[in-house]
Amino acid sequence: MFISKRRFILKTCGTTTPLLCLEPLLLLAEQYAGFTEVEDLFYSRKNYKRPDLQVTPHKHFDQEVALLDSLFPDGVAYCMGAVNKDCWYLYTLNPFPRRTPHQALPPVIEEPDQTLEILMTDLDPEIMSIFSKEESLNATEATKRSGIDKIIPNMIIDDFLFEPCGYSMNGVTKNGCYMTIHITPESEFSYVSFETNVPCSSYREIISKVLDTFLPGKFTVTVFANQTSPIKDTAEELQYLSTIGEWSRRDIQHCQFKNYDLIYTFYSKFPS
Ligand SMILES: C[S@@+](CC[C@H](N)C(=O)[O-])C[C@H]1O[C@@H](n2cnc3c(N)ncnc32)[C@H](O)[C@@H]1O
Repeated sequence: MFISKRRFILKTCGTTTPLLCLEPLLLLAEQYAGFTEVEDLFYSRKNYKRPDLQVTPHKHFDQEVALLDSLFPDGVAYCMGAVNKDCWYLYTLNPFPRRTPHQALPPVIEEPDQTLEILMTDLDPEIMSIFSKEESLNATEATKRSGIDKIIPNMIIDDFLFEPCGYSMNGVTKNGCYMTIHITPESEFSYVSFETNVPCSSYREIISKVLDTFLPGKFTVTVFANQTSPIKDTAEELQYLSTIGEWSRRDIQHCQFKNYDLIYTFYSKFPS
């Protein structure tokens, strides 16, 4: 969980029900910070391997959308990628500009903002074994042995190694950027998620470092960038990356929302 002045980020796993916290969260934001409006919202997840094991309202994306629609009149739901294979669901806000025909738009004062997310499956078993109590003494050792501390240097890291296995870390920079990594090492359903909002003119190097660190069989890459982000033009570089190392691109989609451009790509070593 990351909280800043105007933003709240929550990442969960397993059979948690993050959408059920929305109503109490909105009440708390009003009560403690005086915020009565949601400027933007992003709820996203990869398709589940076993959706039947989830708890309502997370058994199906339609259920999640129905709940979100009941709270947000301007919400829109998307599925990127192949709906019968690997795909990525997104719910966001995309309201029409509210103005009369002769009224000029107010000037938009926009802070640069961007998010890179890499969701990886079928990971290298030797690397995954680092994230167990059998192989690593503690989270700090797992962070160092895996090379997580080198992906984006100078992060202040809060990491945790679960018993008997599993790993989570949150990192922040002095200027308020974040990186977060969560690892499920069990070979039957191995999964690693990586997310950061560090500003860069290209994400190529970070993507390569993440892939070299975890060696996934397949992965999705998504980049959100607004108009003032330094990544804005180079987010498109993904369009020209039909291969990254030994991974080939199987899917690419591009979306334009009210404030953000989104690019979604899916790569795998072998056809899935
Ligand atoms: C990375 S952790 C969960 C991370 C965290 N809940 C999140 O998403 O921020 C998931 C891995 O930890 C293991 N694990 C062990 N104990 C756990 C616990 N009490 N809660 C969640 N995961 C646990 C799971 O088997 C799995 O491999």
